[in-house]
Amino acid sequence: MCIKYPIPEGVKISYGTAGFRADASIISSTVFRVGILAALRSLKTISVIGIMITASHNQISDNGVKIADPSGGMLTQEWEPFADLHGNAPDPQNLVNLISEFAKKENISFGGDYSAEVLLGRDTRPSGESLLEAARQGISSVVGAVATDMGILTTPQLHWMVRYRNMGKSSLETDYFKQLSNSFRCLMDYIPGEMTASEMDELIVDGANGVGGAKLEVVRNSGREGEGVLNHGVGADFVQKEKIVPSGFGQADVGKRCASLDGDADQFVYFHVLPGSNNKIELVDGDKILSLFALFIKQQLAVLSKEDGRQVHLGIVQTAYANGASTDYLKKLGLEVALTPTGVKYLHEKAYDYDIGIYFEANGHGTILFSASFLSWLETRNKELASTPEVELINQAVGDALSGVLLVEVILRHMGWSIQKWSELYQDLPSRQLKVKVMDRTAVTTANAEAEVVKPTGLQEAINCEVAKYTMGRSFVRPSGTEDVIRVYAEASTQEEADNLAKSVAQHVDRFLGFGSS
Ligand SMILES: CC(=O)N[C@H]1[C@@H](OP(=O)(O)O)O[C@H](CO)[C@@H](O)[C@@H]1O
Ligand SMILES: [Mg+2]
Repeated sequence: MCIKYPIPEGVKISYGTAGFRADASIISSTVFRVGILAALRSLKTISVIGIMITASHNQISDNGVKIADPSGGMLTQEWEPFADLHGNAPDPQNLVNLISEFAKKENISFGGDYSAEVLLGRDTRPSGESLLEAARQGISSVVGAVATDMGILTTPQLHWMVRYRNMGKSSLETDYFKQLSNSFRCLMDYIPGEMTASEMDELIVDGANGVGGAKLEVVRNSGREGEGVLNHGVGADFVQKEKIVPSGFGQADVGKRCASLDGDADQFVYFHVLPGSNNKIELVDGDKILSLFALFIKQQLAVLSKEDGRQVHLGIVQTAYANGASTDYLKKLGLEVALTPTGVKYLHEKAYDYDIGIYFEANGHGTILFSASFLSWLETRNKELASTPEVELINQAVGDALSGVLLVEVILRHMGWSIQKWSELYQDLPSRQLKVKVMDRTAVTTANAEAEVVKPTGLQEAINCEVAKYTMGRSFVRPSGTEDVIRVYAEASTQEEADNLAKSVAQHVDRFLGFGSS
């Protein structure tokens, strides 16, 4: 095996919240190694595997790489420790030894009847093309392995293609769009009442100057010539964290229904612009998208179970970043709410526990999963009633901004709701997020779905003392899995209180772990 792309001196990267991510200039050796790893995964599972080259909502100079497993979901967590070891092997000999030991342990044989196959996708980052080449070289260094370049794609499209290929279905990009648009049209047609074009108020989409923008025809911040920089003052993560209009939006849009995608279109939020000169928006975040989906599905299930009597287990999955008001709202609806650590890989896994699992992070990553037994029951039932065309609007592989926006549009139309009415489902508690640079973020460990600090000793007590000073106060800290920072979250009954709480907790983090702490 020929090992190209040596690891740069002193670089250590880990398979974090969503794969490896770092400045694009230091990541090619990692991407090459992920190519090898994906080919091994393909041999192990005798299935097609995916590699996506993206750094999502991060700045344009970053890039990253993640693996899609045969189901279209994230790489199994069981392989993450190996991904870490393999990604950081100091020299070629060490890497070859690691691979052969791992292959032996996992019973992977080379040169057998099945040849590994890996689908490759990348977002619009300028570093994407050369990194894709690094991945391709990594794949080709495994005997017989085949790499297929699927081109510039959104992250969910690549995951969807892997899933559909492994189901033996046609999985070209045109198939993806056909499925989405046919399902959307079909669901819209179910809604009683006619609407003329002028009655249909328009949706305005912010494409974050990324790949989502490139896939839509009518979009602002499309990333085309002269439209601005990827994720710079635009996109879902910016809108959710800053709560101000993205670039290209302003007072002319007051009150209109707007949606922001992120740089690789696996995350989305809605908003409407408030009147006034300060560019403030009313944010409709992932928690409210989740609440809309949950409410709609609960209503549909009530109709079904009245007719049929089948009890369907509906579960909601959130993280500690979920606004407290959303969790209260969902619980008051009588829904079961589970919390997991940050990262779609954890939420997605938990959502499998239910007949219907709806999961969302507050920043807009999420989807709805339907269990096989629920779908087959539904199919039998539909056949009894009337033949219904196959409707698959929701991407089952991973959260998908394009399919998510279409589902929101269907439900709002079904409910007859404006974005304002949707936004009033409940009132968000004011919150604030801060980042603190520390010497070693791995010094922080957490428990209880990241809501409590275990180490360093004493930090949780300090946070508790701050929280106790506020009504409705809540705060937690955790190491980011995508940036070299500790994240601080706080909420309280007023914005000023949430800001103060976050600030004082950030000061404790700095005192315990910052550069002046030793
Ligand atoms: C607070 C926050 O927004 N965290 C994000 C961010 O993870 P961190 O581990 O917090 O850096 O990136 C992840 C991947 O895109 C996303 O899943 C997650 O929600
Ligand atoms: Mg993303």
